Amino acid sequence: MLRSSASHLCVRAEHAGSLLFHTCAPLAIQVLKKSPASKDTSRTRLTQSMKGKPGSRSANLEVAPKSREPGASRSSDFSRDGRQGSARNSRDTPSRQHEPSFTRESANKRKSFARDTLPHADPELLSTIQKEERNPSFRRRSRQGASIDERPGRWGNDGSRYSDMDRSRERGGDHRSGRERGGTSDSYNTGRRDHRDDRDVRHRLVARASEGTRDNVGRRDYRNDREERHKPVARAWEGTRDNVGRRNYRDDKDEPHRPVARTWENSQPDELHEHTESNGPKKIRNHIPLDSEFSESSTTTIPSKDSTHLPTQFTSPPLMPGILSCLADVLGPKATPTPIQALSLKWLLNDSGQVNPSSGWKQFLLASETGSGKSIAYLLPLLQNLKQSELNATSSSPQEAPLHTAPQRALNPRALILAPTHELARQLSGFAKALLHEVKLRVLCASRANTKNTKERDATARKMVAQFDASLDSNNGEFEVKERSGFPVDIVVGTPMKLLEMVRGRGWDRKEVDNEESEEKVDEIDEMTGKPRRGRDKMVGFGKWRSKPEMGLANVEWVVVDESDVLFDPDFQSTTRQLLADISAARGHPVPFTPYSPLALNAPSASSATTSPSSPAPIDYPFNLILTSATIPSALASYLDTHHPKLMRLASPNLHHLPKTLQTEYYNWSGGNKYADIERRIRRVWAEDSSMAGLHGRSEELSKILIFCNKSSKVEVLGAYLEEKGIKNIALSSTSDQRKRGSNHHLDGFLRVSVPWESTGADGEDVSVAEAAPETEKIDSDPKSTPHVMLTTSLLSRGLDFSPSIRHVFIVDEPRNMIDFLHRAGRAGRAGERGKVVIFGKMKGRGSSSAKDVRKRVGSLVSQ
Ligand SMILES: Nc1ncnc2c1ncn2[C@@H]1O[C@H](COP(=O)(O)OP(=O)(O)OP(=O)(O)O)[C@@H](O)[C@H]1O
Repeated sequence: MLRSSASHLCVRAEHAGSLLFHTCAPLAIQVLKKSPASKDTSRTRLTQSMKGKPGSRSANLEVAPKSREPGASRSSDFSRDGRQGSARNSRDTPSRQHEPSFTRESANKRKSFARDTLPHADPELLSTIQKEERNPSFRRRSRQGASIDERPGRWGNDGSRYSDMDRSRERGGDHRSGRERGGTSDSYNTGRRDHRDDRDVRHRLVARASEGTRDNVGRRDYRNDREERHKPVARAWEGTRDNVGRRNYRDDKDEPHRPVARTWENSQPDELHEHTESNGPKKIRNHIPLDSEFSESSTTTIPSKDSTHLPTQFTSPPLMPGILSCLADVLGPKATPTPIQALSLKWLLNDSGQVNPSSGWKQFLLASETGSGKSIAYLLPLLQNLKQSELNATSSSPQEAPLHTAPQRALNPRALILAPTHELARQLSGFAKALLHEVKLRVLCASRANTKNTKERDATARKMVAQFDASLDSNNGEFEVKERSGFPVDIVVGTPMKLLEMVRGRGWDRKEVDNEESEEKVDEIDEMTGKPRRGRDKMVGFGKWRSKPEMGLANVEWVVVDESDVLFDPDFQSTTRQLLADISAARGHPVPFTPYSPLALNAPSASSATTSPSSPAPIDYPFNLILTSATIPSALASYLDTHHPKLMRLASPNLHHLPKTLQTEYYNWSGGNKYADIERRIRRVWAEDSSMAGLHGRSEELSKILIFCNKSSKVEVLGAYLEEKGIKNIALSSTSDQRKRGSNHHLDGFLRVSVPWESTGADGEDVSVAEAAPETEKIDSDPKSTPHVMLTTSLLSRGLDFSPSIRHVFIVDEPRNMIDFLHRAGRAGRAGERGKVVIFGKMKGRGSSSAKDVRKRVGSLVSQ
């Protein structure tokens, strides 16, 4: 028993720091030998007893491992032996540990200390970790852990997390952190490896980290398990009802070789792998040369002679006064069009804009760098055209002009805006409303109305949602739209799946819809509606839609596909194209719809397509189609070449570059705890803010920071670590509960708030934006009480217009590709605001080649 206790003790202590252990091990064995009651002696007690002696070697070693005594290198020897080593030690006579030869032998190995003391370098130790991971008691405790403090994974937070500190906390002992005990946070972590980021062990360690989280309780985390990756996982990208049943490929780094897993992130997945006869596909990191990620042809579509006469004001060509005044409210009276807006005004607003001769409808792609105003670029011509045609229809035959040609449906919008996430859909509908409050067009966000800070503006949408909800109470479930006096909706914004549900009826894609009636009885009650929730509708905040279709498409004349590289990527393409095909059919011009085939990725270019008899025919949709994107991956370019050869591509000169106001910085990992490095960099940002404020005599305003990780599990663990260090943050991943509320409240304080550029004060004086900003924007800037940091995955990297107070974006995991990087980095430095993207990596020494490669690629994206 004594031996096994000693052995157990040794292994535990190894994880907390081999140095500490090494010093403690002999002592532990002696103590164990002396005291029969030491069976339950924990490492905590041991270390406490060691620490009790002022100046004892263990105390020194714990805070500064690298300054240890020569003899201490025995721990590395032990470390290499791992668990067996501990057994051997306990078998060996304790006196052996004091033999001079042993000390000499260890001293000879001191040179390799740094490497040897890294647990990952020791296969035996890894097997110990594995065994412990399989230990049911470990797993049970891990699952029970609601907070990071209670999570027993020793790798939970900083590579030494479940150290004596945590154990002593449980036992009511001294639970102060290393820093509080007199050391510094840095020294506390120095020399310890961050195991979560260790490639060799990450698939186990990350899986372990996620065990303690909500959605993995009792389940194996297949996402992180290479051996199990073939198993289907019903996980949504957005974690919302739209995509339930699909795999979350975006957060899954280990799966790019699967054909179905190909996404916009890996536009040319075949190039990512080389096949070896013996081993099958082998992943090659960063194999794609930068220029092959983007389409070269995308920037050369505007004849140079045409680009010289672009409008420099929003008034030429003229916009309606109502739209113009709203635009001035939003952007300020002196705003001038950005390059992409100028192109859009010229080609889309103007009636003489390029029209497809065969169909009579326009097809455009608007492509420009992040934060360059693409939303306004397509909204202006769209809104102007809708209003104009409404006025024309009313003036030509006021009595007969029907608002709906398909009155059997509750909604018959004239324009649809598709977005990949609900968050973006909500923000876009907010944008549209801000431009419309004078011209009185009606916008409905299919992901429920915005309620955040825009109460007056979305009153119409809220009323409509209330009507929808009320309609659920009625016997027939019909949503009543009284002709002319109801709420005719002009624009509906939503994700393609959500819109398809509205068109075809909820559950159109699922068999369970037949059983809904019987399920209803046993299901729980929705707090908001007081009605039973079922299936996907169990998610709070998403309400339930009728199973009957509620939206007609016959009136649709405009379709905008925002973030089109996502919505036409292999994952989403089927849904998007299905919706477009439904619109075409509803308008009496059906177009062929072929579900996505992986071969489409390698579709031939337009020139070869025309010669191949089997190539798919170009698609002429019977409505105006506008696609937008900040990046044109080769897959999208190829898709457009094949299906939309006549589509006109409008691209800004800075496309595929970082915004000019965005600086780049490379942060070299210190070699210690990576989370501590991130914390240090955050604090440096705020220190700089404070000193700048002091310099300019301003009140201190700390900037907000957006941190992108590659995996949801890391978002959660890092968020908990920062929280523990006193940095309040919001950790948001695809599965976060906050996302299920049906509003953008979870992004409060981080998204840009649309307030009028100037508003009039009580005494008639003009009030600046800052003064007019709502209270939420001005709340105290203490990062301990107000979240100043948001952690997320690529989920929030698309299209969202973050607040200018976000001046820093941290990329803490190596970007998967430059497309992903551009979108992530582009959440700062928007609309001419200054910003900085900090890229973390190992920039020096062994293993730095991939970070250097990233640096080179990022360098080529920097605007000249
Ligand atoms: N002409 C302009 N002058 C000043 N600000 C503008 C102008 N046009 C747009 N903006 C502002 O720029 C910000 C970014 O706009 P928007 O979200 O449309 O960019 P984007 O190009 O769609 O970005 P992303 O590619 O990330 O989706 C918004 O806050 C918008 O109000």
